[in-house]
Amino acid sequence: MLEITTIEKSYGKEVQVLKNVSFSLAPSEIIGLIGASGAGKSTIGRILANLEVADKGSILFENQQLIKMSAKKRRQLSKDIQMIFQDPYSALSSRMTVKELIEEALLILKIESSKMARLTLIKEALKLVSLDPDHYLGRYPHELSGGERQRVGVARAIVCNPKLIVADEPTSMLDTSLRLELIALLKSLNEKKGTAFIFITHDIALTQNFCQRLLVLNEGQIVEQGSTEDIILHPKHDFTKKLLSALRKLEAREEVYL
Ligand SMILES: Nc1ncnc2c1ncn2[C@@H]1O[C@H](COP(=O)(O)OP(=O)(O)OP(=O)(O)O)[C@@H](O)[C@H]1O
Repeated sequence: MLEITTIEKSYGKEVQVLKNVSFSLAPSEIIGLIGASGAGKSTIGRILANLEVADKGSILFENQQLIKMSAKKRRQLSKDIQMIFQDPYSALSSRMTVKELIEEALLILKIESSKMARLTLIKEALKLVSLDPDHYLGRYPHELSGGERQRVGVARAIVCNPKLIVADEPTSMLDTSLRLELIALLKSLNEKKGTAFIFITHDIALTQNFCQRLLVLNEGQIVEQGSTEDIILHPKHDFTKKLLSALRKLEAREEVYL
């Protein structure tokens, strides 16, 4: 489905954020992207979601070259690659209702011209994330809990029926039970609709639960990739060993606070 070859990305002349990043993703596959803060994980996600442009390299999505594609054609493809963000509080405009927020995605991507047909899609998306449309369509984000907001963010992403979702630490601001709920929801999307996922996370347990393969990013380069089990149980690269040990310490500390 996706074949990324030696992409590079710099901000300004001095900051090279991605150096030679290559990886691929099969249809319906779920991969995890882990790495230290600032390693360039979100930048990869943002490039795939058409929020940034890579400077060099090749991104083949279903055999279409995304780099150097015309802006119009690239926008049309955006419905196939959607992103879910970390912060359910800032990701949704406070002045729009749940219906308007989800409808906006359909309008931007010109997915359905009939108002009634759009409403049907919006209701279906809300049902898929277990929010009753009758209760939630007219609500504003400040009238929702963090978990409900994150579900609306997911509904907004899935209403376009994407083939790939880049989930950028979508659980990091949720408490443990909401985390598990969101993961169950994303898993069911993968099973029911075959949606592929790139999961950016610091959560090892979550990668073990959810991701088939892991990519380890350090300073803009993938230093190791393989099956989740292999990487977690038998990391080869020194950086992966250090990262996993740091993440485990972090998780242990979080458990103490819970
Ligand atoms: N628009 C921008 N302009 C300049 N530098 C940027 C911009 N966006 C990101 N960066 C820099 O690029 C680097 C990679 O950022 P990115 O958000 O991809 O990291 P990350 O691995 O997702 O980090 P985190 O885990 O903290 O979210 C960082 O050093 C960041 O400061």
